[in-house]
Amino acid sequence: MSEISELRKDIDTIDDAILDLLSKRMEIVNQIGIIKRESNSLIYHPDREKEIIDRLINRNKGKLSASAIEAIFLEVFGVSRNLELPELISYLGPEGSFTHQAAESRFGAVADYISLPSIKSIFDSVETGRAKYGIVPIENNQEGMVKETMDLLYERNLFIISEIIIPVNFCLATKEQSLQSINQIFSKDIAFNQCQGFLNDYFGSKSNDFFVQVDSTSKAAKLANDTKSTAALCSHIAAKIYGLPILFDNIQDNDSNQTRFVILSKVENLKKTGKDKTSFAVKLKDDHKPGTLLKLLQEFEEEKINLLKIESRPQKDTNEFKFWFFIDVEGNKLDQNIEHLIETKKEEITFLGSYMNLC
Ligand SMILES: C=C(O[C@@H]1C=C(C(=O)O)C=C[C@H]1O)C(=O)O
Repeated sequence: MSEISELRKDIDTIDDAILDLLSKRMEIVNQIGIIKRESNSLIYHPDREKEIIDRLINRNKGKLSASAIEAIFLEVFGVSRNLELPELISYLGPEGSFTHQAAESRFGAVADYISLPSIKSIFDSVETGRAKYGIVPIENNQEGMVKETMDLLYERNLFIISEIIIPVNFCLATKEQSLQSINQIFSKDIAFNQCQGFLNDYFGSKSNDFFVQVDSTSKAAKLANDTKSTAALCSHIAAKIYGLPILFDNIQDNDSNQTRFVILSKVENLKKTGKDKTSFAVKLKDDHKPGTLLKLLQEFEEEKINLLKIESRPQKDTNEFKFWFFIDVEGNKLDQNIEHLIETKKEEITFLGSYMNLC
């Protein structure tokens, strides 16, 4: 028998052991699922999943990288959750969008997903119970906060239970073998803007009709797949979905471009992790008096609550020019000082969620 066949026999034995252990794991997951269903409690526990991944990465002495461990176990968790109770996850589409990439990076490839066309439709799907969780973008570190998400968090009754941060990386994907055979590039306006340097270097001499604007980078990938002699500036996941080979990767001008997404749920999911963040919507009561905001912020100081973010948004339910504030602070609602602040200021402060701070 050749050396490879010998080695493959070893792999088969290991795979058998992995499968047996995974089956044992699923037996236990199944028992946890029964308890959760009986007590009507949440299936998804991002804090617990993060704890397992961190522990395994610390324990690891072998050849697997931290990201490989994370990817493998996120799929295991996805399968586990499906066994406990299949739950639908809605994300801002279309398929292949960065929100889809964020969703898969957290819930794995096996989860049940539904792609919806607007941020509002994601809020609707979770509110009506059609989806258990919804994933929407909330902030880009170059462009700032996503206003529609902030406004809907203020208007609706949903909680943020977790955040996901992913780098915004674009690639040039095409079925063509060389740049010379590309006659058109499809993409979305922001992708064209964020890859200016690359486009100038490689396609600086092309006329405007060489660059074709479409609604989304995944539509661009689909078009590039369907049309000869074209390419798409798109996300990795869009290229993957449409089976388009990546000719150039990471072609965005700014490598620190990251987008933050939040997972929305109808019920809050409180668990202290030691590195938490709490989001509030604040509508000041005595906003006609000077110093009202200052007084509120002094309360934060007195409670020793560290402010991470404050952004104002217009109050849309009035014809006056009034504002409410989106505030992130360090800590968890289970912390005494935050709980106390929410309780004493309940007429002004709406709790939007406590979750692990990944920023
Ligand atoms: C099994 C559980 O349910 C889910 C699946 C997990 C897993 O596969 O380890 C971990 C956390 C939960 O998202 C659990 O809560 O422990």
